[in-house]
Amino acid sequence: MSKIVLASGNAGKLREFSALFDTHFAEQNIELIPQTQLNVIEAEETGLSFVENAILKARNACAATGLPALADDSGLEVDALQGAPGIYSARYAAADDGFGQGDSANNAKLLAALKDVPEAQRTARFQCVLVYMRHAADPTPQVFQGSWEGRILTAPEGHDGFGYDPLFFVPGEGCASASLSKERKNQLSHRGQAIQQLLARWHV
Ligand SMILES: O=c1nc[nH]c2c1ncn2[C@H]1C[C@H](O)[C@@H](COP(=O)(O)OP(=O)(O)OP(=O)(O)O)O1
Ligand SMILES: [Mg+2]
Repeated sequence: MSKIVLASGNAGKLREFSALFDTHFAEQNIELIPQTQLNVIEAEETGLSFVENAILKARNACAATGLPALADDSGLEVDALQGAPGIYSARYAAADDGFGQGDSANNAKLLAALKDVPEAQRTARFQCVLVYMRHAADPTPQVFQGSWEGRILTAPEGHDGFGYDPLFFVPGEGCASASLSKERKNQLSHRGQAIQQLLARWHV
């Protein structure tokens, strides 16, 4: 059994990864272990792009465990906010702006920022960059990307998913991404696209 560490502390991402990886990896005798189970201390996300941050996270997990690592850096780009919160999506709301921290604070801050923006101008997309590194000094990280177009709702909807899913309206489905099953979300989403590319092309 070979082991790969998943360099993420986000339980919502883990659920989506497991849904696509478990069968595929079982066939290849690969086990994907969340970094939290291996007591990896989270990397500081000091990069200025998704790919830089994904490399920092993967490298950090490789260095801490001696295992190959897979990292996901993702976020929401809102056109009316010139691409914000972007790479800062997880840290959008903060204690000092009165919203607090975490997913519901981020959602509240986003709704407030878009308060006067009409529906046609509420276009947005999720971005996901996945990076696979064989070891901490791997000079050729493998990179896979996906993006998913939608619109920001004016109130939260749905109870599945994580992060900004309750505010992300998926036009083709007529509902928020928080109303999709994880299987359906994986068929469409930025992360699902990147994972499917990885499964088709990567070399361990
Ligand atoms: O499918 C998604 N549905 C809803 N929201 C999402 C999604 N994908 C990313 N997002 C949001 C969540 C978080 O605000 C940010 C990711 O930040 P990001 O740093 O990559 O992840 P994280 O800090 O939660 O966990 P970790 O860095 O340990 O992987 O974008
Ligand atoms: Mg993060």
